[in-house]
Amino acid sequence: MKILMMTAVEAEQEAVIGGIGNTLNIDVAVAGVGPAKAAARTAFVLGKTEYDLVMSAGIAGGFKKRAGIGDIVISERLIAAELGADAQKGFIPIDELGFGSNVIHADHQTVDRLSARLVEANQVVRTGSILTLSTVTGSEEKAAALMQRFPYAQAEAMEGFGVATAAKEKNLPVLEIRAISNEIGPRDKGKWEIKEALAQLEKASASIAEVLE
Ligand SMILES: O=C(O)c1cccc(C(=O)CC[C@H]2O[C@@H](n3cnc4c(=O)[nH]cnc43)[C@H](O)[C@@H]2O)c1
Repeated sequence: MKILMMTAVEAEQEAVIGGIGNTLNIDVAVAGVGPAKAAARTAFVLGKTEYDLVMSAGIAGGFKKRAGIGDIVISERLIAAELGADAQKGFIPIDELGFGSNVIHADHQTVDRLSARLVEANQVVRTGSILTLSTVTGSEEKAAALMQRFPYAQAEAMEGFGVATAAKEKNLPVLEIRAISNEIGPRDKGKWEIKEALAQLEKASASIAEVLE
């Protein structure tokens, strides 16, 4: 099985490569930050090499009381939280507008196998939805609104739905895996535990190599 793992930045790529080691069947590429870069870069890589599974990997914000710093979140659903229309009655997702879907389902077998392995390796694992946004949430109000709209969302990041959109163009199964670096809410980058999140991402990547090799 040949796997493509897409990260947003080099520090995430290094963590993933540090975990997987010399694994010939896993390529790790940097996409850049945000869903547009992620989709474009993933499509470019998929145009050059054949893969069987595509993953979006990196750090993420965790929703309060759903995913804490250092936890690993594995997507059951990758959701474009901002794709739709704002209206007086509230947000209308693109599904209801009739222009496609803002949800891409992850490969469930891989989600189950991977989360079982991470639990065995003593990592705290949450499964559920991972939201993709172009803007990092920066207030209690916006965090609460997202939690209400998405009761099964554990985390938010900025690339998953973009990576998944490119993979789906080729009918490839997808998955998103994130290590939580910060709580979603009022912006305070000084509180982001990036080192801890990258260490957990590296540890999780070792399990990815074991499960998917
Ligand atoms: O400054 C560093 O050393 C550093 C090392 C690794 C990664 C970063 C990033 O800033 C990565 C940005 C990346 O992280 C995701 N992310 C993390 N927390 C959130 C959040 O609360 N809301 C949305 N996205 C988040 C996101 O996918 C970014 O691409 C810095």
